[in-house]
Amino acid sequence: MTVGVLALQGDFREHADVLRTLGADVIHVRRPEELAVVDGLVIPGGESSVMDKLARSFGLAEPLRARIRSGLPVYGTCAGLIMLADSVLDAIVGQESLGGLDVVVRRNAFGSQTQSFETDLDIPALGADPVHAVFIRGPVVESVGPAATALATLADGRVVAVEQGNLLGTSFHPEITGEHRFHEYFLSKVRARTLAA
Ligand SMILES: NC(=O)CC[C@H](N)C(=O)O
Repeated sequence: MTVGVLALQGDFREHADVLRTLGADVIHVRRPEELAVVDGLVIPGGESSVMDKLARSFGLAEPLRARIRSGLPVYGTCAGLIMLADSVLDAIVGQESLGGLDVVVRRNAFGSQTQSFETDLDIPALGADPVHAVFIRGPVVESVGPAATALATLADGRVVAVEQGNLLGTSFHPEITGEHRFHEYFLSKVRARTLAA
């Protein structure tokens, strides 16, 4: 079982560290040949418009779409969630997502005054202990379509974590807080799919 971290831009090293701590074999994915051998993929935080441009110029965008469609387990944090969203509001001109998650996200939804904040979230799917969530110019999920499920909401009801089959997305960054439950949950999807194959 090999897990990839999309390593075009952003905090891919932090994700690779968490995944290795949890016992996974991790490779950095920058080329279609690398994507072809992974059993799961993490798309890190960073800057979604840059990641989009690099994915297209590295010839990765279409292979990524194809593998997402074929059921590859993928976990996206922040910019990674934006990449996985079917629809993106406040994108830059020409910015494309990969899609897969039946959601509409809004980039930089928390505004310039409060670009970063931390809060504790109740996420019953991950157990009773709250998840400490760090938001860094994060997106918000403005609407969740019928194929997707909200996993976590802020106190004001805004959705910040979603799941759809093998796809998982969070507006925040578990990879920098020592929170491993999202990565464990993602790895359990990878394991289940690998065993079923
Ligand atoms: N921390 C992040 O990943 C920020 C996301 C960034 N604002 C974007 O639009 O892609």
